[in-house]
Amino acid sequence: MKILNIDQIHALDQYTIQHEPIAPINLMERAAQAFVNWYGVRFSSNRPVKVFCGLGNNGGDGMAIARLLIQLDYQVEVYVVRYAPRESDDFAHNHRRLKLLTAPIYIEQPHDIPALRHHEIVIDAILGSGLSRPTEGIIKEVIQGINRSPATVIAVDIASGLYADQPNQAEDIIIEPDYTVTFQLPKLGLLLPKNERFVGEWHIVNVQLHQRFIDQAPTSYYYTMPEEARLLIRKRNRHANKGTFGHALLLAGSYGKVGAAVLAAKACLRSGVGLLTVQTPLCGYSVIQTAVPEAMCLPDTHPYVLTGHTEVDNLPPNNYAAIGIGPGIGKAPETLAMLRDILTTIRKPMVIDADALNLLAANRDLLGLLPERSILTPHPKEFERLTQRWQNDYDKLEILQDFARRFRIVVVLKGAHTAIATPEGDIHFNSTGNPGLSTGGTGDVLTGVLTALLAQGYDPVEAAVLGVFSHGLAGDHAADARGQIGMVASDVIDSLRWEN
Ligand SMILES: NC(=O)C1=CN([C@@H]2O[C@H](COP(=O)(O)OP(=O)(O)OC[C@H]3O[C@@H](n4cnc5c(N)ncnc54)[C@H](O)[C@@H]3O)[C@@H](O)[C@H]2O)[C@@H](O)CC1
Ligand SMILES: Nc1ncnc2c1ncn2[C@@H]1O[C@H](COP(=O)(O)OP(=O)(O)O)[C@@H](O)[C@H]1O
Ligand SMILES: [K+]
Repeated sequence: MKILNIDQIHALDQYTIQHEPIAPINLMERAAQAFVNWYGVRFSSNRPVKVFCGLGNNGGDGMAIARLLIQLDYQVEVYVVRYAPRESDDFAHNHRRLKLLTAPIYIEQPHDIPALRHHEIVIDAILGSGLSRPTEGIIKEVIQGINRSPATVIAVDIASGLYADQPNQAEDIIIEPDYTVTFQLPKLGLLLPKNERFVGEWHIVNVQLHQRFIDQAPTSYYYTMPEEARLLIRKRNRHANKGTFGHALLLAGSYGKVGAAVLAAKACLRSGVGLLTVQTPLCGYSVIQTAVPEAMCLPDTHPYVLTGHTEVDNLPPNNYAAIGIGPGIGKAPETLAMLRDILTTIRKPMVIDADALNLLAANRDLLGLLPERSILTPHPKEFERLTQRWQNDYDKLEILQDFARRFRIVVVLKGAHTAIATPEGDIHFNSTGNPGLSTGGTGDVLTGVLTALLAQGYDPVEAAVLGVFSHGLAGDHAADARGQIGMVASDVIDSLRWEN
């Protein structure tokens, strides 16, 4: 699904109005109805509702939502934050309609702000995507009052005071909602880690804005929806054999970190690879052979770290369908030499993770050797080592795009909404996963998953989008079974499923 910027979203509204065609006031009604449908299945009518409206179209939505809720017998009080003399036409229209049902209360001074109680619901319709400057004056006072209250807060479209597609300043006063119900398309601002407090749990509701405009709108940002990810999964032919699904090589483990190799190997096998060889230091040999009997093991001559040397007959590295390197390998000089060797030899996309990334960061000349369209999977700290410090999340996205473009690679920047940057400069945000994944070894699992997909011949961008989605989904299933606190990386492997 595309993520559009605010200018495009306003143009999309206008396009829908002209080409559906639909009167603006009816489009607002549709948005309000979509919000109320979402609300109705979650909150019972015995929880009093206080709707806070601004004077623009977000406030207009609030007025229409209040009217629809009153008609459904919810107990609703409506507050209008009178911060300016001007009102939008559609606000004014809905204001008139609402006054036929109830008398709104006007907030002009701080003492007009009502007390809010625990069981009440606040609907924040003060400012939406039209935000053009930091909140101040009475708006700021109202937002602070709402944020201090114990009530449940739901933001309409976006929290008042939060920019949808540009950075806020640290001192900005912004609604801190429990939920955001956004219209039609995700906004970039909803996905960024520093905005977490200003987003809460967020949901998209469909208001049927014009699909033709969305299809044609240029963007670099995408959000992976389940149906899009599922479409990428390839069906197996009836006469397939294990050769069809590729032979992968995982280079993983070092003394004390062979578990990382085990996790990556198991995840690789659970993601459909045809054959798997794990190259690990000698100390890992029996571990791999015992813990992952489905994999072959290529013991390195070195007892503790990977050097790339082995006394066992093996395939030349270029003959593997895909190579994944990094989990638990450490940063020994011999391992660096091996990495340099591999990068000079291999000419097909690889998966590069963990200490392999730290070795790249400390030896930047290696970046130029990366096979085109390789997948790098840094967490934010590893990414910072590879690049530079960023000022804010928007700056980080730019650095990410530049880095992926410059080295013609796919960069999977891991986190709550993992951002996958392509060599073409696009970014795909993931929609699955939960904080239960913040536990040792889940990154190793991802490396195994991605290596398996490359070995099966998936294009690296598709492999990254699908692999990250499925890994997050497995994390969600693991959390359902074990809870976010109790789940571990092995549960994620056990929960991997590939169904389209
Ligand atoms: N345009 C449409 O057809 C639709 C719009 N919708 C709603 O309309 C919203 C956008 O409406 P608007 O463009 O009217 O924008 P807002 O309702 O966000 O803001 C309106 C006004 O507030 C002013 N303003 C901006 N920042 C301010 C600040 N910090 N302090 C005081 N005033 C400030 C703006 O200059 C503008 O006049 C969306 O978020 C959504 O809720 C929905 O009804 C769906 C359809
Ligand atoms: N709060 C979160 N929400 C969703 N996914 C998360 C969250 N925290 C971590 N993850 C995911 O868990 C994985 C952690 O990887 P990483 O930091 O490399 O861990 P490790 O090195 O311990 O294996 C990544 O895929 C990341 O996206
Ligand atoms: K709002």
